[in-house]
Amino acid sequence: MSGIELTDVSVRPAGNDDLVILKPTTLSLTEHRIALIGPNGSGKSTLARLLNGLVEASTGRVEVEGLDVAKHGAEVRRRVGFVFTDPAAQLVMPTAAEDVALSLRKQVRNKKDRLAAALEVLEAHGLGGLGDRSVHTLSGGQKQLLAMAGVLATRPSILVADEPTTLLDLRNSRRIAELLFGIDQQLVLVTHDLDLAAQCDRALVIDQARVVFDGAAPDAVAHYRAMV
Ligand SMILES: Nc1ncnc2c1ncn2[C@@H]1O[C@H](COP(=O)(O)OP(=O)(O)OP(=O)(O)O)[C@@H](O)[C@H]1O
Repeated sequence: MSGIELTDVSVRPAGNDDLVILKPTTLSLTEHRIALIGPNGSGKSTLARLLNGLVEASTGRVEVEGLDVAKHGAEVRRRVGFVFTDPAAQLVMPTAAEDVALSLRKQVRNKKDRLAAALEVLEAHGLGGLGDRSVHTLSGGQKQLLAMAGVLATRPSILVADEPTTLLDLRNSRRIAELLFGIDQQLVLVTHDLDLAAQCDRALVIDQARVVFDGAAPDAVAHYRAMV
């Protein structure tokens, strides 16, 4: 079973019953590329984070490829790669090659083979020659490419990217966008870049903790522009 199903999912922060971060939402997400757009604080990240269990549903059910996220969290996280706005959130090893190697630890057991595979991944993403570089010395664009390379190396079937281009200049934004739109995996993209959102197969506008528009991406972008 492919795709993502949300059934009556709502999110309230623990210990605060008065606050609703996501109102009851039912969605079937099967398109190749889906954008989540909307104002700051509307609930986009919350919705994105539900998809790999980073945020737990307070009510309802989230299913990824037929697996209930609440019951099969580890398996869902293997299938759903997550890219954060700030790559520093996921680059944890001292060097670029070691960081990708860490991502590959389950696929390639032998340490030497793993490092060789990591170098190949770097090469494939235009980061060849940077394997020994301390991740702190990489540019913002290189860090985001590295973070994405590490996630994609684990061969997830779905990629969720939460504002992956927000911190980047035009050239690096384009580079990341090309990578995102070149992958075979299902993509759920949270973005404030409306040109990028408009290229998706479907877009959801989130406002005040609920989906206020769901449809063709250009129509969703037009709806959002008319809101502000
Ligand atoms: N654990 C939490 N406890 C309390 N409030 C929270 C919690 N997590 C999120 N919120 C609030 O819920 C709202 C939605 O947050 P969320 O990060 O999903 O918004 P967003 O649409 O991704 O915003 P942005 O575009 O600014 O990243 C915000 O008002 C946020 O402050």
